[in-house]
Amino acid sequence: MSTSLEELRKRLDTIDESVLRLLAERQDIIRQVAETKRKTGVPVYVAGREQEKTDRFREQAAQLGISPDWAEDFLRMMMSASRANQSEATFPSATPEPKTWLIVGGEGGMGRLYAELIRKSGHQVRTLDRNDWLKARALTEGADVVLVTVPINLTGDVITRIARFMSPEQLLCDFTSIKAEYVNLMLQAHDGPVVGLHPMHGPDVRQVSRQLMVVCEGRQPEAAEWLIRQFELWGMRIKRADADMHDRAMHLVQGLRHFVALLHASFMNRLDLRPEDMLDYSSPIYRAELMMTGRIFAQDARLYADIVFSDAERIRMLTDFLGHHTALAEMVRTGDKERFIREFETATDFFGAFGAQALKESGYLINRLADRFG
Ligand SMILES: O=C(O)C(=O)C[C@]1(C(=O)O)C=C[C@@H](O)C=C1
Repeated sequence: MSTSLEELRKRLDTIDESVLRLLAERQDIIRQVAETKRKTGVPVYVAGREQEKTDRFREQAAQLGISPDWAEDFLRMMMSASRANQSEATFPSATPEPKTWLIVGGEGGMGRLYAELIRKSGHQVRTLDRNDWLKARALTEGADVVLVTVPINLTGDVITRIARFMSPEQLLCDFTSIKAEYVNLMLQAHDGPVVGLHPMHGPDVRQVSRQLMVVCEGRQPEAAEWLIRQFELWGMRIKRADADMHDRAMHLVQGLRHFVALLHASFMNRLDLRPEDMLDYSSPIYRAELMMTGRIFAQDARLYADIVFSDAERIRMLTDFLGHHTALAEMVRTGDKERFIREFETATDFFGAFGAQALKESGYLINRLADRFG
């Protein structure tokens, strides 16, 4: 007689519980790993080790008749969880003696997030927020590094104000998403070492490991090396970038993306097609797109306005985009299908091999979305 479904389900429950117990055992070992890393100064994220493990796991999975892609997802989730665990307690310090950081904008989301990371690495943190300017001189005195992380429309003023209290041995840096203009301003306002930083994530991340920190050289780069090492110890990936190139890319990443999200949402409103209704008819890829648009409207309008209007070059590019849009709209209005095909093929050539990569990565994204919320 064949085994009943009930019996099979019981066996599955037993296996799943064993998996959970093994995961708990893994988590215990990760706590010891974190402690060892803290003593020996090894970063939370070790790219080489993760790659090596992934390659081996995929091979082992294939030998056992398990899909290597699925096995890789599972392993990556475990490693992400262990990096999150390692980010809960303390971090190694990049310097033998603690450093004193002054975070200007310490009550904002990014200020709070980084203050916690800095404290967990054994350094001292002072914060200055909008009501503390009377104490600014005292707070700046003796700080090793001053980090400006305030909304972009205030960054220029704040840099000028705080730099007045700084002496030439102190390091000045900022987190603003426009780099060339503010690195130049910091160089003018301060005689000592300067570095422009842009963490490429928001304040809502669970951990900064594997997140990208863009670093734009200002003055005396050797004075900022310990700081960059500290980011690496938190597990961050570092991208040393030219400020102009960073800004040009950012006009698309921030300016254009936020603007297109507004176009999309306000057009839906005009058509009276609400997101809830659209979800009933969404393909997985449209659902992903609607989520990317929708997440922006769960946040502060003024913050986005400041980002979109933060820079004259960005505004010029958005205006050019609208001109480009009109030219392509004309092609649709006149029914010029041949031109559409030519434009499409030109874009295909321009994207080159990235097209295949995008298909694979977006496929991954929508499958995970469907698994979880689908
Ligand atoms: O091997 C380490 O260094 C670990 O911290 C463990 C581990 C893992 O979970 O296997 C986690 C994070 C690292 O990026 C690599 C691997």
